[in-house]
Amino acid sequence: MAGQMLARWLACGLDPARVTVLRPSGRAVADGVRVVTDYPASLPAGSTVLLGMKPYQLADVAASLAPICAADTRLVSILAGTPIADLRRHFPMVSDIVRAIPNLPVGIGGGVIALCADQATSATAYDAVDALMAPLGLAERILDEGQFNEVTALSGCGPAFLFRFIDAFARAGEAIGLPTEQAARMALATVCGSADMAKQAADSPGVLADRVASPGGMTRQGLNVLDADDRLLKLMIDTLAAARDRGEDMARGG
Ligand SMILES: NC(=O)C1=CN([C@@H]2O[C@H](COP(=O)(O)OP(=O)(O)OC[C@H]3O[C@@H](n4cnc5c(N)ncnc54)[C@H](OP(=O)(O)O)[C@@H]3O)[C@@H](O)[C@H]2O)C=CC1
Ligand SMILES: O=C(O)[C@@H]1CCC=N1
Repeated sequence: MAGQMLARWLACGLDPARVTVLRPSGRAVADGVRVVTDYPASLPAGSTVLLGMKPYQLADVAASLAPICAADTRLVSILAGTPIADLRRHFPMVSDIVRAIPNLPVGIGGGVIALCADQATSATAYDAVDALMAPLGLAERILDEGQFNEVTALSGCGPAFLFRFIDAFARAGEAIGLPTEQAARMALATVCGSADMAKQAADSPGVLADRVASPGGMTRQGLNVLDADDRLLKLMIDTLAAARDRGEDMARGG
């Protein structure tokens, strides 16, 4: 995930010489970006540190990273299900901490990034992190950190749910008789065109759906299947609730 963010920042003009990536594999990241496998003795003044490892690694990483952080270090965490209070416990010397949940399309500038900061973080630092996210897509400040697992379920996990939908849509086309490759191509193009149209339209997607349906026609018959007993809606609620609940387990150390 962090690699996608970095790829977009570099594509938008970030000087690679200003970036250091610490990753255990030491694998190269991009031309001009320094990759290290161990912590430096100190961080440059005013460094922004992006935490991009797995949430369960927080304590291990903090044990090595916290001692080299200073009061002017800015911390951005993309760790799902990891509250700001936990970050503060592991990094007591850092005052500016922003919790962020990006999603994978940030790599092409079409992402969504949910942001949250507590009262200890300065408005200047929060604004700077918000500005840093601008080239990645839509940055949304979440006022109540208690909703962070909900936004993670929606936008952080969302690309997976939509990719699954596109795949199922294509396979359904195949199941009713279309050639596999053609169904995949047409399903993807239909999703892209519909998303673009929804983005530009004055009407909501719910209204647009009804507009496709000619009275007594084919679309209505299909919508009746999706709408029966709120089938699709219930499926989406169950999907987001399961993802949210996992975030809550992770926040409890699960
Ligand atoms: N995937 C997604 O769509 C999203 C993920 N996130 C969050 O992003 C984080 C990473 O997830 P994801 O990118 O999917 O996972 P990956 O496994 O792809 O990436 C994990 C990264 O952490 C690095 N790493 C492993 N151990 C350490 C360590 N001890 N110190 C420093 N770096 C380490 C790995 O380096 P190496 O490659 O060298 O092993 C790797 O680059 C998670 O906290 C997740 O919650 C948040 C929003 C969306
Ligand atoms: O699956 C996960 O836990 C992370 C959070 C959002 C997307 N991937």
